Amino acid sequence: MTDVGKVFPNGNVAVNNINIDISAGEFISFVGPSGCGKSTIFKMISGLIDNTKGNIEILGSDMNDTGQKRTDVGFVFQDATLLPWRSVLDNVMLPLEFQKMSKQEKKQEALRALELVGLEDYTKSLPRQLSGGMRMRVSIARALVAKPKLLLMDEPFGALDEITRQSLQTELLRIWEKQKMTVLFITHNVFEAVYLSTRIAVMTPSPGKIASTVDVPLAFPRNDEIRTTHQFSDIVAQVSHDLKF
Ligand SMILES: Nc1ncnc2c1ncn2[C@@H]1O[C@H](COP(=O)(O)OP(=O)(O)OP(=O)(O)O)[C@@H](O)[C@H]1O
Repeated sequence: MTDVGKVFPNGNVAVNNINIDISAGEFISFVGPSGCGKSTIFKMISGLIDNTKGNIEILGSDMNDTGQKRTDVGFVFQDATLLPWRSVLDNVMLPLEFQKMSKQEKKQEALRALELVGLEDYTKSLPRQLSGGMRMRVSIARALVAKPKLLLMDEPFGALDEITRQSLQTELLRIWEKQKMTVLFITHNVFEAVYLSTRIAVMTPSPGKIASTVDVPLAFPRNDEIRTTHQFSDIVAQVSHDLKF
């Protein structure tokens, strides 16, 4: 992203001068207060809205040129947004609906995605029969089913209790390492950002901009013990400091 800005039609300057280069395979979190433009950046990356300034190049092509629907980008939102009348398997098959594959192949791909999140035994369940954490896992499986190269996650664990949240963080890292995709992750939680990321973009508001990027040189695979190390707290302190400027 080079010098990217977004002014909404009502004159709101949501973000200005966003500059960040993201390499394939990175896990980058965007941290910042409400209203600093995190979701706006994701909407521009996904092509849902246009940027009014600068250039966004993603997966080797310029967003301003293409304007096409990007099947190689997956999304996960804070709400699992599952269809309540569809089984877990049918929900996960949804993104494959218009792909040229046999029903059997679609089913196999959905099963593979459900195995990744440990829900292969719940294919016939309805969303209401699952816990909040399991519903989020289904939502992640649905985002992974089309094997996206880029996964955009907008506060996916915000509504979960701390224990579920931490175990899903570890699961997500395992999937990320296995699938070798690029993940962009929005969170308000500095601890979550440090645990998950290879790099953190710290954002400040009015207008939204990236105040700093902080490298997270903690080794992978990461486990819960890492959360209590000095190195971990030092990075949390650095990000918390940068958030105040
Ligand atoms: N459709 C819109 N029209 C006008 N202004 C908008 C629109 N969408 C967002 N904004 C403004 O752009 C700014 C950034 O909003 P955005 O939703 O990207 O922030 P955010 O960092 O994702 O916030 P949160 O953490 O609360 O989700 C805010 O000032 C918001 O009011």
